[in-house]
Amino acid sequence: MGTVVDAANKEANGSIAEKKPTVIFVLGGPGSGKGTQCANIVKHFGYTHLSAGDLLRAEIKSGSENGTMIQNMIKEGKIVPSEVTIKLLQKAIQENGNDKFLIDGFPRNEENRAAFEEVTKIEPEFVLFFDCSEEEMERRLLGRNQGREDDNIETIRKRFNVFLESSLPVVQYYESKGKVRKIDAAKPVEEVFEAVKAVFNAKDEKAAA
Ligand SMILES: Nc1ncnc2c1ncn2[C@@H]1O[C@H](COP(=O)(O)OP(=O)(O)O)[C@@H](O)[C@H]1O
Ligand SMILES: Nc1ccn([C@@H]2O[C@H](COP(=O)(O)OP(=O)(O)O)[C@@H](O)[C@H]2O)c(=O)n1
Ligand SMILES: [Mg+2]
Repeated sequence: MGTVVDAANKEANGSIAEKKPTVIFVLGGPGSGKGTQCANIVKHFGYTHLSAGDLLRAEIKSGSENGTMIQNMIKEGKIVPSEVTIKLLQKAIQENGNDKFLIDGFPRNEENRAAFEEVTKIEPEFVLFFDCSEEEMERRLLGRNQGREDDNIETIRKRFNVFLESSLPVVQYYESKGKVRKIDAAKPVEEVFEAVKAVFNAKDEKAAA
């Protein structure tokens, strides 16, 4: 409080704004294990997990005026306009006391990415990317059993196409900036988490150095 550095920070963030939170984007195809691994990271490393898909599904349930539009887009495997998703993410970040977040399943296209950067001015510390074959992801989604309206073979195929056409280019964008930490996600859950832990431990060692 009250140091020159604090004052400079406040100035840079716009008057009374707090220091920006640390954000890690968690990306990967549908069924690659993003949600599963985020739960592990929360337990071990103290992050708050924000799943864009979960926030959108909660918005449908809440009876919001956008609910029907969101529901239709999810059923078709389409990406909801950034404005809607970013508002939900911003609200979740603001309502939470934590200063470090895993943002799971976002940004899913170039529009998501550019709009988030423009609105929040937050750059991800890195992007955790779960790499998995379509065959394995399909098997997992068909066995997920969470009663999701989009876990049927017809919608799954559409989601795979959207992933290849719209989401992978976002991963490539961050790759060109040296920010992608790629994980082989086809292995059993525990083995995938070993690789995830190595990424987070390396980050902490770097910070302590
Ligand atoms: N490494 C893994 N091996 C086998 N099944 C997995 C693995 N990781 C997750 N699963 C299962 O696959 C399904 C999709 O995982 P989930 O974490 O919801 O993926 P995503 O959020 O990327 O869609 C879930 O039923 C989950 O239990
Ligand atoms: N950034 C995002 C994330 C999800 N979604 C929608 O929500 C659906 C489910 O996303 P999800 O992240 O919960 O799905 P999984 O990858 O976890 O299987 C997507 O197929 C999109 O229709 C979106 O529109 N925009
Ligand atoms: Mg998920």
